Amino acid sequence: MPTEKESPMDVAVASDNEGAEEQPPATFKELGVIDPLVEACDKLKFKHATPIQRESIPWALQGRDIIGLAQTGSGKTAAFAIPVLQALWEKPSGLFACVMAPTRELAFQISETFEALGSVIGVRCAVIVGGMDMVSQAIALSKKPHVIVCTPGRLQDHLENTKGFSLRTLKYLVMDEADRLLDMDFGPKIDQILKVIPRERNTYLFSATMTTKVAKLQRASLRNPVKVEVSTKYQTVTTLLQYYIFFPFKHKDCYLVYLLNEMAGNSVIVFVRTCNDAQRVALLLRSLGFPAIPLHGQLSMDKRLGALNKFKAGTRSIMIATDVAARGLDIPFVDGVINYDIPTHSKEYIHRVGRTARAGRSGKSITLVTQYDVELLQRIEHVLGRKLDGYAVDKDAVLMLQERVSEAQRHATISSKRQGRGGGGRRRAGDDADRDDDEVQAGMPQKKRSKRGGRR
Ligand SMILES: Nc1ncnc2c1ncn2[C@@H]1O[C@H](COP(=O)(O)OP(=O)(O)OP(=O)(O)O)[C@@H](O)[C@H]1O
Repeated sequence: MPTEKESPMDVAVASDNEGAEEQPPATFKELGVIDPLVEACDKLKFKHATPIQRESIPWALQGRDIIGLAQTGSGKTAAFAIPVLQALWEKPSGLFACVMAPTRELAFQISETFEALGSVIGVRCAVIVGGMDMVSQAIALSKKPHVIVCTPGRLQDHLENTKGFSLRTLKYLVMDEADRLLDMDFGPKIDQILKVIPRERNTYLFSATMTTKVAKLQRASLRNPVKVEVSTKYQTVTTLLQYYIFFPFKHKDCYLVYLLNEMAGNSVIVFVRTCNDAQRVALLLRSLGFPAIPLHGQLSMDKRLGALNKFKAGTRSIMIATDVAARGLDIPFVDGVINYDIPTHSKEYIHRVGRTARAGRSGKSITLVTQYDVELLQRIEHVLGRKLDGYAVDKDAVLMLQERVSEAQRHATISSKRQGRGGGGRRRAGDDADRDDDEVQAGMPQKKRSKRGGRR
């Protein structure tokens, strides 16, 4: 919560993060949710509201703007979807709500939640994201959806180029992963979009990590907002076990293979820093017989969705992803997260490890730390407010993998080069860059990386 000094904005605090978790469970009906939506919650097996839902829904139903902060996997999507749908039910009108998300995959997922909760009231949703056909999106927009779920770049594109499309009737604006949307990359686009949205509207900002920078919050033009916090700024869930392993950089691939052998049969997301790393590590693992699939921003949208679906369906149990998959994705059965490359922003650590241990389930995260990453680990521990535990490793067993892994590295390098020549590494075009964390997270200057002796 911003101190008064930090925040000249009028932000009321609705809950203290310690008490909120301990209160007795509430039903959706008790929170003032209308019967058709209570029924929809029942169908989804939501018996009680989660703490963020319990704390924020009553305020939202009173018509207040909300800044909602709660851990990953704690039900924030329904916390903003339910009040929007209730308002739509009570006073239906044309294009009613716009939900923005930083990645395309997340936009699809949010739309699915709106449809699942809102089918009983006949909600119509359209997903407007980059990397997909503009014309079919324009047709979807012409069919007058109630809710559009979008990434900012593509929304702006339609505002400028799609005849007859405007946000003039909008009553609700939601920013999911709001701190990310309000940051430097997206900020200017958001500013442009906000210029053409009525000021008479409700605005909800939700995330597991929230900026306290007033200038950024002001970007969202909130009116008399209530800040609902059920976690501190950088809190992870208690069902998540977090470890690190420290070893020399040259053994990185061996450690990854060792861990994946240990976790055989589990669903694991391995986070890497760049698109190239995702390709290379996936190839390396595939040549060692692991069912690995890459997900990153240089794949076509079809391939991105295809990779995600294969992982969700369990036909590939290991997903090698850049930070394009760090935020919001809700895949309930993910058993573990491995940070092959330690995240350069501590905030992103919180989101990455939050892909496991969701909705009360347990999960494990392991962060690989080499001699070059110690400072980043310390920063993460500082924001978490605690030290991570060391993960017990049989070092001899790791080193025994050396020969096979070296062979697989050679295969991966050759295949990578072939794919490169075949045009596999498609370049992003204009609006395709809705989420460019691959580059943002690449953070480390090229020069520094080559000093490290080059890993390929
Ligand atoms: N009241 C509820 N009871 C049981 N399960 C719920 C409830 N509300 C939401 N869930 C489930 O919890 C899971 C996580 O929800 P959601 O994806 O909204 O989390 P989140 O807080 O937005 O996480 P992140 O910060 O990672 O985006 C989903 O599978 C959702 O269906």
